[in-house]
Amino acid sequence: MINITSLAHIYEQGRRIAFPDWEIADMEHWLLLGASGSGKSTLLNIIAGLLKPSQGQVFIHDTNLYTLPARRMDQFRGKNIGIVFQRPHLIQSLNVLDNLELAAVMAGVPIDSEHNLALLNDLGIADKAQNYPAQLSQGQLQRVSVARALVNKPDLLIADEPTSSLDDVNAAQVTEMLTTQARANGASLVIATHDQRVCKYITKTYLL
Ligand SMILES: Nc1ncnc2c1ncn2[C@@H]1O[C@H](COP(=O)(O)OP(=O)(O)OP(=O)(O)O)[C@@H](O)[C@H]1O
Repeated sequence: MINITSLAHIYEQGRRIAFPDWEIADMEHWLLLGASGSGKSTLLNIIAGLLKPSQGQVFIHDTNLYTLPARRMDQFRGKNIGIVFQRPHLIQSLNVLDNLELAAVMAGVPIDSEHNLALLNDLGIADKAQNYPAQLSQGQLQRVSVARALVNKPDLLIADEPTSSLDDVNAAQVTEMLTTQARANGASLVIATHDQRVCKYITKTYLL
């Protein structure tokens, strides 16, 4: 269960963005919708433990996120939250499998090669395990991002505009993979998007 209460953020330049309270139950799937500039990325970053809000609280299960010291926060995020960004930020000098293993190392959890290979297999890119990012297409790279977000079996999977750089076929496949993998891994899912192609897959919406 994820809870945000009385949350607001003020960037240095001044505009205050207030966020309605939100309760995300275990395994629920949500769309985060809102006009450009309404604060979707800001909210995702706050929920992901990447941006301390000016006001309010974020609870992930019993953990009040912003009471954690920085080091514990990094470990907590690595273990509990999987993040898929608009563009895949993979390490170019590491192959696909090593990119996945790095996510475990960074979170301080044991590497589970069998799980990682199973993820690549589920996402249809097992044959790319030894390839480097530069050798993959955009759609394949985004699947690697989904796999990397799931490496540590997170309770919460967050995706920020995951389909915006993809064509229709890849956008549909990546959205299906996010929902299917969230379900298979028992994770809650939040997708921020403008993309109408994503909206038909998820009914619960949080509007900014
Ligand atoms: N680092 C920053 N410093 C100052 N203002 C910022 C910063 N990041 C975002 N903002 C401002 O905060 C507001 C919300 O931005 P945010 O990126 O969260 O919106 P968004 O809904 O994700 O937009 P989009 O759909 O266009 O990506 C905008 O007015 C933006 O200009």
